[in-house]
Amino acid sequence: MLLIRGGLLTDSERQYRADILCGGGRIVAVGPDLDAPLACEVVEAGGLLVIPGGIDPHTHMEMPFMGEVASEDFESGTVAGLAGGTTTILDFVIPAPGGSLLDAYRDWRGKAEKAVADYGFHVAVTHWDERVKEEMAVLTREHGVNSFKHFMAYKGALMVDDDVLLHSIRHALDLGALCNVHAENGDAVAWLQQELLAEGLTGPESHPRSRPAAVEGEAAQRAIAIAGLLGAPIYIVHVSTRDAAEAIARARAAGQRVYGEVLAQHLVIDDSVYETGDWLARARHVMSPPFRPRAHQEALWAGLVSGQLHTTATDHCCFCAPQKEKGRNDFTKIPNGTPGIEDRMSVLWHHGVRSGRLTPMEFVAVTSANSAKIFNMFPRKGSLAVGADADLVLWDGEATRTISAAASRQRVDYNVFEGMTVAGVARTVISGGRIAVHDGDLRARRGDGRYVARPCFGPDFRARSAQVRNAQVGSALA
Ligand SMILES: NC(=O)NCCC(=O)O
Ligand SMILES: [Zn+2]
Ligand SMILES: [Zn+2]
Repeated sequence: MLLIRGGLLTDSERQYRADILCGGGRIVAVGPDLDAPLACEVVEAGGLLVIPGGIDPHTHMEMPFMGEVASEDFESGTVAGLAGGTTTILDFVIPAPGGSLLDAYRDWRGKAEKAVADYGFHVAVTHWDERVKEEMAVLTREHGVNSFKHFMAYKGALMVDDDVLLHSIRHALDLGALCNVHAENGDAVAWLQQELLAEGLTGPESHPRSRPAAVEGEAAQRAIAIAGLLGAPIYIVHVSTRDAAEAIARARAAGQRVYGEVLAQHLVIDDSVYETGDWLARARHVMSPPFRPRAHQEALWAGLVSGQLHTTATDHCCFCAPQKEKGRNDFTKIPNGTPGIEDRMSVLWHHGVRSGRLTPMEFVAVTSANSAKIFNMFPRKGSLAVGADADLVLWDGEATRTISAAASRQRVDYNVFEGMTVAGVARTVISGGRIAVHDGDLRARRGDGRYVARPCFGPDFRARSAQVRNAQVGSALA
């Protein structure tokens, strides 16, 4: 057993002083002055915050993408996450073109066995046929998958058209599963890419020009319109523009269940990275959607503060210099992606809480609790309640560190936050009731992570069932 004594417990609702007792991987008691049972390990929190372990709902460990495989694997990636206070990730299963969702899911389960922290999966739908339909049902019924991903970009690879979106979102609704979309108009991107290349504009600075804000705004609105037509909730990953954030806010104001995710990188890095440094420095920032002019960042922060955007993630997708070099003569061949998992919590604390934008409770909401709720893991994850998984972070909001690739555990040769000094350090990280990291010392082991099965028909779907029932009763009475 493990007793955390003298912490300032901080969840998404409140802050209070209490002790937490963990046993069997769960929180078993919360209260003032708890007694330590015999042979119980005691951790003195010394007034530090005790928060639920972070949840990164968007990662790509060892993802095959654009002819490369992302350099971070499930072991190194979850170690890096733990070091920064993230105790659960949701990664993306990507089926082979035209291939089986179930085969891909089994493949990802195998790769993730070496994870050091907990993980679950969204499964991508990249085409539509009867087998996909049946396998979505099997994944939800038998394998604890309650979310499916759709790429509206990456034409000729992962992209789906509106027909696939309609079929998949409709079917997912029946299954009680939430659909995610990468919202960028892939046809427009491909067309703009060809225009730029034809003009001889082959460098990484052409990447953001091929994916202007309107390309994201259009796709977000289209995905929202399709989901609205079907009466389905929808989750938009990596919202990077005011255009998409406003589309989400408009739909929510009209009563639609739309959720928006923001990346730590997009919140604090702007598009000047494509104009400075050498080719490699610029290529290292090639990700989709790209970094944006600063005005968009303020819209993203405003979305988090107002509650119109809900989660923070990293889209952690690492490619080292030789991999980025594949696009030396053609920016469309630079593998897309940036790292971030180790630094998300600190970046959110520093630029969110320390800057006065977010309260500590809102910090917990956007770094863990909201993801847990949206993806139906709450209160097992994202909470400090008795019965919750004992995934906890002793968070030192005053301590500072300067981010650098050299001092990172991420398996990649750069860090997009390089040189940034941030307040907010994960002092002790507890995963499944055991100390996983203490003052930088890794104690968790390969394989300690567990698969998190997530049931379907979370709160969004229960609300909808009630609505449908009420409508039926209403029409019967009319
Ligand atoms: N985001 C990115 O550039 N790479 C990973 C794939 C995706 O999420 O779009
Ligand atoms: Zn994406
Ligand atoms: Zn992604």
